[in-house]
Amino acid sequence: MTPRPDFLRPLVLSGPSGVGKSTLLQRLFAEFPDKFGFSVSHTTRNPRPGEVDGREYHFVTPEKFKELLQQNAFIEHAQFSGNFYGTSFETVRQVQQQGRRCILDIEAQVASYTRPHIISFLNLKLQGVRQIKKTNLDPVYLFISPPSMAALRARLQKRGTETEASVQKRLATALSEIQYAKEGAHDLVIVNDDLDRAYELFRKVAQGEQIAGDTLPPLDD
Ligand SMILES: Nc1ncnc2c1ncn2[C@@H]1O[C@H](COP(=O)(O)OP(=O)(O)OP(=O)(O)O)[C@@H](O)[C@H]1O
Repeated sequence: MTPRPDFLRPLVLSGPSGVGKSTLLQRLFAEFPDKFGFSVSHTTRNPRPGEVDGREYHFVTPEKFKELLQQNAFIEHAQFSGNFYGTSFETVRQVQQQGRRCILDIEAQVASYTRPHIISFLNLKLQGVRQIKKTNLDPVYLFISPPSMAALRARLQKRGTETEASVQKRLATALSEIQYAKEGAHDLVIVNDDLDRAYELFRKVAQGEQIAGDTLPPLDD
């Protein structure tokens, strides 16, 4: 079988909190409003005011979630704060049926639960990538790396959304993510040093173009 063009393969985007994933995605969606989409996750938590079933999440009962789990409907799933969250194969297919490339943002923090359509599990991002690897989804794995740990810390502090304890936690998680990336877990790495340069590479990858990619920085600063 000839491999599918990369544009038709889902794109799994991962990288430490604060590295600039949302910034890159926002630019991409602004430039190409119709070309990309996020899959809508399932959750057993209750909808918050203003949230619409099928838009922010598919809101399901724990029984329904378990049923879907037993049917192997999920690409990946996790439990957080007593609730289940999962990404189903079907929702990825729905994005593809619209002729859009599905982007899976394997992000891992509570704050991003407010971002619609983005999968987000505290400290579970490595598990997310590992779970996806066991499926037949055949995505392109892209890792966004900071130029250094010092730069990542500065970005998290400058963003002003985290307490010092939360920054520490994110930096510790970032270290294990970068270590995992150093094992060659991803197809491609983009170092988000200069935003314009990183975005140029990102938009190429998103559009299915082949690029050489960057080298991961050392971890010793
Ligand atoms: N190349 C860059 N140089 C300097 N600052 C940047 C760069 N890219 C993004 N930033 C800034 O870094 C901060 C973190 O970016 P962003 O929120 O996009 O990260 P994220 O990876 O989506 O984080 P999270 O996973 O926690 O949502 C933001 O304040 C953003 O403006």
